[in-house]
Amino acid sequence: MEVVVIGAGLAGSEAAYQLAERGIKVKLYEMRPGKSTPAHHTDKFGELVCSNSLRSNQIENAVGLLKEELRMLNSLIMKCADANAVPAGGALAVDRESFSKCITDVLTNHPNIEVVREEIMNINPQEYTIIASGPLTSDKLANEIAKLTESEYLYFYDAAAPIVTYESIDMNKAFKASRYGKGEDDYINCPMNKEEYEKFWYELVNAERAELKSFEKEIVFEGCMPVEKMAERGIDTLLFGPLKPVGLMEPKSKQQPYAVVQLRQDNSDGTLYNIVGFQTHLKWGEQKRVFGLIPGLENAEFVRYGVMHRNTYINSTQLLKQSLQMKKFPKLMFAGQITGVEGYIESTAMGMLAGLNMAQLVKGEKPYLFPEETAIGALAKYISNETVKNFQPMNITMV
Ligand SMILES: Cc1cc2nc3c(=O)[nH]c(=O)nc-3n(C[C@H](O)[C@H](O)[C@H](O)COP(=O)(O)OP(=O)(O)OC[C@H]3O[C@@H](n4cnc5c(N)ncnc54)[C@H](O)[C@@H]3O)c2cc1C
Repeated sequence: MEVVVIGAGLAGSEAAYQLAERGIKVKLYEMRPGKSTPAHHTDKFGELVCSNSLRSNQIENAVGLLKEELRMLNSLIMKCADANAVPAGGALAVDRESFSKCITDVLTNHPNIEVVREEIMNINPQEYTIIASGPLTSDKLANEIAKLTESEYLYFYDAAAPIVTYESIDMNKAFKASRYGKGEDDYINCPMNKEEYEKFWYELVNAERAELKSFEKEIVFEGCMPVEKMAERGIDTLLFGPLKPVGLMEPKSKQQPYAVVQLRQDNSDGTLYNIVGFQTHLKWGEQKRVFGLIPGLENAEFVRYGVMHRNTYINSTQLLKQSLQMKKFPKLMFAGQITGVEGYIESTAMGMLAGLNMAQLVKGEKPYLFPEETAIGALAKYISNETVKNFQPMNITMV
């Protein structure tokens, strides 16, 4: 019996290794280097596309615990990470090149693994298959997944609004309140008069934007449309969107401002705030300049700028069982970020789970259900939690 694993990223590599170590033959398909993604640069397996940190290594928090559980489960990714660690305080950071080389060497030399450098475009749901093609799944495979999942359950974009430090916000100009006084005064509100708004709008629509990668030129979800693109629709559009002032009263004047930019707390300490609805394609320098026109944010310190990138993922709560099997096609599993988790270590954990459970399936045994008390079990439960109604296209990251 053979298992097809699509994608030799973090999840696919882990899944292939777990299967192979259990004596199961694996055909591991990786499209690089013949075809690459917009974020990968090498032909290596388990390439880290951005940071070289796998985040905290402390067992007291979720990502640290997840790492320790993965070690206990004989994770290849963790073995290569630990063997290639670089000093990073409480975090586990790696030398990205030797880390990926370690994964590539182990898998290409494994007697139970056949590596095929080819793009997969079609899936046979009757074959044992793990789809671990990641957030940058190739277009053709994404179309195939859309068919298998009845496309409404496939999401494409991820956007993040800029984050600024609380101490850099001028609270003499901004005020705390919630719209219509609902709940606590959870938001920081930056009020604008007509003149300030119009100047801001003009600078926003004329600001320099980052060059679009080809995949970013596709249709953008209404829900995560860049703020500058929304502004292009007309001078008043933002007043009915992220800058709507209704339900907010400026404490000094006791008047409703002409426009309001809201900031929402971004960390539990309350030291960081994100600008609500401000996902953007503007160049970073332009974000500082244009968003600095917002009263209260003139001297804002940006700890993260807004970004948008493609992120293909499925609606797991509707489609998957806790074992990561598709409900409709039980021989088909999804693993990695495509299941809706986000982050290197979360993706690896979903590769581990798929590998372990596929091995059980092939052997005709029951899949593992990790208890919710484990980090891996909690993640699996959350992903497949059918009680989560009205699934929002949002990724899950462990904190
Ligand atoms: C731009 C960007 C930056 C990120 N930065 C961070 C970060 O700093 N820290 C963090 O924790 N997480 C980060 N993430 C998230 C992180 O990339 C993912 O969590 C993780 O790499 C996903 O692992 P994966 O195995 O699911 O996918 P990947 O690691 O992307 O692996 C998928 C593999 O499938 C291959 N593939 C795709 N389509 C096909 C096909 N049709 N046929 C064959 N092979 C195919 C790809 O070439 C790739 O090798 C980032 C994501 C992106 C997109």
